[in-house]
Amino acid sequence: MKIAIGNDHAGTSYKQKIVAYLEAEGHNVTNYGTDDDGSVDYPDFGHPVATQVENGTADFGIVICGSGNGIAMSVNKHQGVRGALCWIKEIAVLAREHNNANVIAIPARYTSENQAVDMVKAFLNTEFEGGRHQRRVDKIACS
Ligand SMILES: O=C(CO)[C@H](O)[C@H](O)[C@H](O)COP(=O)(O)O
Repeated sequence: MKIAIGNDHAGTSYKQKIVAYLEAEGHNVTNYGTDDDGSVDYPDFGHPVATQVENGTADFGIVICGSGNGIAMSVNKHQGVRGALCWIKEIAVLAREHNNANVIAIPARYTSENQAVDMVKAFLNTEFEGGRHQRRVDKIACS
């Protein structure tokens, strides 16, 4: 799959671990995140990921900041992007099954690197259930 990933300074090491996992699995990963720990602004790294998902260049996006909230808010400004803040694997699974999320937002300061990789793995390997959930997902869009 084609995957876009972005992070601020809180998520650099998490991004590196996730990218290593994804590349080992054969995914095509494009990195839009910062690559060091110098302080940056999360919207600058979330919007490029969301743009790739919005225009179909990426199948899924992964965004990482300290709490996950700021970068989730940023990606959710984009049409057709459904970014889900996930802190445990079960939430990541539900984000796909029920919400057809196409971006996972990870809170680096409140989960471990291993748990983050597990969430990404679950997210990418879970299908949307459709049915009653499709009706609800259709109602998310405002226009
Ligand atoms: O803004 C955030 C959450 O909404 C992110 O967690 C940022 O990573 C965080 O705000 C960065 O904080 P810092 O004190 O500037 O490192």
